[in-house]
Amino acid sequence: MYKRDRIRNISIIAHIDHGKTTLVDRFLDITDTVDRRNKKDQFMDSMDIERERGITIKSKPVKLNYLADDGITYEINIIDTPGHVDFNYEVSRSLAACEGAILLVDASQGVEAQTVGNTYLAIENDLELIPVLNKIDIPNANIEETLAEIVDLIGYSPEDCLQASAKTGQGVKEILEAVVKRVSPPSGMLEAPLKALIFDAIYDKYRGVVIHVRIFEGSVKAGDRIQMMASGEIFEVVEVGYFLPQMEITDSLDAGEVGYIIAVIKDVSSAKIGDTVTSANNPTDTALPGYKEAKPMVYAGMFPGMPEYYDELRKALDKFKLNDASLVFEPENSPALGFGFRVGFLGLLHMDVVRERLEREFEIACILTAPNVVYRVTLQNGEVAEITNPASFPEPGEFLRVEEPFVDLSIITPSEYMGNLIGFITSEKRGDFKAVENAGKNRVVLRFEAPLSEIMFDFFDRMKAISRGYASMDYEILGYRESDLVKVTILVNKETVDSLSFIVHVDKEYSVAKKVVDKLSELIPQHQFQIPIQAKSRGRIIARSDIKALRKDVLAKCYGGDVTRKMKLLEKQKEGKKRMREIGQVTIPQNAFLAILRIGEEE
Ligand SMILES: Nc1nc2c(ncn2[C@@H]2O[C@H](COP(=O)(O)OP(=O)(O)OP(=O)(O)O)[C@@H](O)[C@H]2O)c(=O)[nH]1
Repeated sequence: MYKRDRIRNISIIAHIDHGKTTLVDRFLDITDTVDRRNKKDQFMDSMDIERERGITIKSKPVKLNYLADDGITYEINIIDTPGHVDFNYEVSRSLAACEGAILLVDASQGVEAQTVGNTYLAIENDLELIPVLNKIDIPNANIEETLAEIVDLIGYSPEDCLQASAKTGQGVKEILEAVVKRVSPPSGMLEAPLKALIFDAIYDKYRGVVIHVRIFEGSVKAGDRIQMMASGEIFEVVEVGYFLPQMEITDSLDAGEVGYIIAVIKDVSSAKIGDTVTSANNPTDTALPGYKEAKPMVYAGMFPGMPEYYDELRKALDKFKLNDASLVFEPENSPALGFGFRVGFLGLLHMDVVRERLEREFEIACILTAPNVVYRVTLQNGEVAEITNPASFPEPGEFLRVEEPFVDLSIITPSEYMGNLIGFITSEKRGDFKAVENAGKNRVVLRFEAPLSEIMFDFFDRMKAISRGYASMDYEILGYRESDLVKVTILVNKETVDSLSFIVHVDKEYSVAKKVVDKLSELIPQHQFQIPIQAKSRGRIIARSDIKALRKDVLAKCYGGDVTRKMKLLEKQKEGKKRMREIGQVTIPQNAFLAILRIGEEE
């Protein structure tokens, strides 16, 4: 048997918490892949933040050597896919590196919207699907219903679905057997020029960028000169190897295999996900299909709490970018917040992760302004401008039309919540209801077209509340469409705070402006004087809320108390200051800058 015929490249499609990490751990046990002494609790989850939130954004691939029932040892490569819609492009590239995918569904939860989205991506990539019902050890697992949902989704018969418990190990070996039998080995000629797909790239402090590749044709070894087809950049290969899951050097990576290439690349932006690596001396004519430049979907301002931290913030963002090609930033000067950066993210989860890591790893506390989508404005002279900052949104009369990104939104929900969900999305979220389809017993898929901005902010929690936690969502970008949008500016104590301005649809101008000024008046602490908070749009004040004056000294509380307590309080205030901002005479705390994100909280 050729080496290539013993290879299987797969990924695991699963909704958050359906048990992907646990299943891979069982695979590692069965194949004795990880030395148990070195084994952490769960191998696949790597970053602290991910561990705390219980979500895996991305993990290293892993190569298993599995001795199958037919007596042959197979090389099974498992490529992880991020489980969040912010990273859909990366999911599609990881799937493109595989011939098969395990579709893992928690039998106590059923099929969720994200699973459906990723299953369609797998089908588009011609992957062989192996449906697996997980957590069958749970007493209230709905095996029959979940089976029916899977049958509805992919049209397989129930007999094709495996049943397992990643926790107890029941049925896990059968999954590996199915992978070997049902998934085809990779094709692709070893003698052809090198053609490898980059499905991930991470930055290593000591070794530079480590590219994760799937070799489609040809081979690559140390000493080869490789070329990135999108950028044209050329590098010399220093090392190639496999993920066991720790990196293990090898002589060459051949057609069909998954592994890594190290080539003294200083910046991940030289090794873009989805790009094709070829040989510089003997290049292939055609790149692998599907490469796209990852484009940030949301932008927010990031400002150091105090001007002296500006350089630190810039250095931290620079370092961050080494490992995250999808992060973009440029300097921004705000009249209210001073010097900072306008930062582009793939989505809100991406934004949260970046902010948290800046705080933890770089100990930088910064002020983050409310995120916004990218607007496309056609000016009077016909010029088209992309607006990433509400502060630079033109005044009415200065532009001909404005467009915003729209998405195809799908929601899976028990049918009893259908009416309320449709009502919420069409009346409050500017959504257009398009279709409803059955998804198993008593469950439906609802399809809408809606503006991205509406589903990005104040959407998920409302959807969950309306459906008592049962609905799940997924979306795909449709493109830009014209909308009637206006800019609302906020004045605090009669001064315009540019970083609080936001863009809103004219129909919601008054209601949102009112909610924002009310929210701000709760979030901004009382001062010694009264503070008016006003919202202004199209030249008029459209909403106002006042913060009453206060007369109290923080230290008064500590009068007579011991000195250390007083010191601690002062110390704490100093810390807090880093994330506060003096605007004129008013101190505005960090959370006020995100007020627009929270206007739905009390409903
Ligand atoms: N009872 C039971 N619990 C399971 C089973 N498989 C996983 N779990 C539990 O389900 C929870 C989520 O499992 P993970 O493996 O972390 O899920 P995941 O899909 O990797 O989650 P993300 O990393 O967020 O994508 C954990 O508490 C597991 O212990 C199973 O077969 N039976």
